[in-house]
Amino acid sequence: MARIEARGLSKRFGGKHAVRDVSFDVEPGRITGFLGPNGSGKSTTMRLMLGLDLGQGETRFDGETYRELADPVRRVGALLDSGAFHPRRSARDHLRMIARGAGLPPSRADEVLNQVGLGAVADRPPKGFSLGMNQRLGLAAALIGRPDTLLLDEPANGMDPQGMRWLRDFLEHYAAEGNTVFVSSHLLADLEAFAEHVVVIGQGRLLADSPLKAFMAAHGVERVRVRTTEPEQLAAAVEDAGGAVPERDGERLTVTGLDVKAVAELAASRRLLVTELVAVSGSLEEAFLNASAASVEYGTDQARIEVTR
Ligand SMILES: Nc1ncnc2c1ncn2[C@@H]1O[C@H](COP(=O)(O)OP(=O)(O)OP(=O)(O)O)[C@@H](O)[C@H]1O
Repeated sequence: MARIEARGLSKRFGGKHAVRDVSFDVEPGRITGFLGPNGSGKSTTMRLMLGLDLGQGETRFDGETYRELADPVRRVGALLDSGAFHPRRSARDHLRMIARGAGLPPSRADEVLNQVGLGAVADRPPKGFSLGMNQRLGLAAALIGRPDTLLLDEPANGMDPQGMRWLRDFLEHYAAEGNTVFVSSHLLADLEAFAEHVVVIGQGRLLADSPLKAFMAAHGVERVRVRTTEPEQLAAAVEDAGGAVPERDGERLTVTGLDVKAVAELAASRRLLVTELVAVSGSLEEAFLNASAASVEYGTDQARIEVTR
């Protein structure tokens, strides 16, 4: 099963670096999310991986570059731009044309249309499709050669919550069969829901290549939510102990900088009555912002934040 090794990917547009010395691995059997805000270099990186853009660096799929693959359609399925369809050709004919070009039987067109839930609209031209349906058609094209690797650029774009749920289930199932899935999104909450591993990019630089949980633990802010009958006294005690109270709502305080045990001990030592005490982990978005801030703060040499694998 395919393992992707991307090494030293770089690309400039004019004088500006879109992607700078980005290296990471994508392992089979799990969904790897490729995370970064708009304009951070995700699409450019994916195009470099497939040799569609000229730049520096190399990407190997089980040891071979995309151009070296004898039968790329059967090895790597890519969804990079779902908008490129013939205006009048039906979805089925569009896929049959791709199948013919790849030496695959025309029956694959209907198989993949059914696989992505577009069987009922096979005779219609994609011109009238919604963005979410176009994404499904693009995914059908990527799947046509039964590849063991999928590279999907923002496949959830334009999908409604039902479509998102379907995509997540589909990719989870596909990865669980031992396939390799590399999927980008600028919507951090989407990836948080289904990626097991994340490659994180900001301003063209790699910020992390780590399990999602480790990334969150390293860069997320753990908070403690505590309710007490003496909020003023507890807040003062927290601040004395080096913590902070960024939010206050009546008797409920949100504490950062101290863990649950420290807050409990503090309240007990001051004999303050606590009626609720819970640890709340931060969002992926927050972790991303912290990782980006750290990379800017420490400059170029330490832009890559190491997170234990
Ligand atoms: N053809 C191009 N010519 C000039 N600049 C480009 C070109 N393509 C991308 N860029 C620039 O390179 C940077 C990275 O763009 P890229 O599209 O790879 O980001 P992205 O992370 O995929 O963004 P999005 O989430 O919006 O798709 C951006 O600053 C973008 O403006």
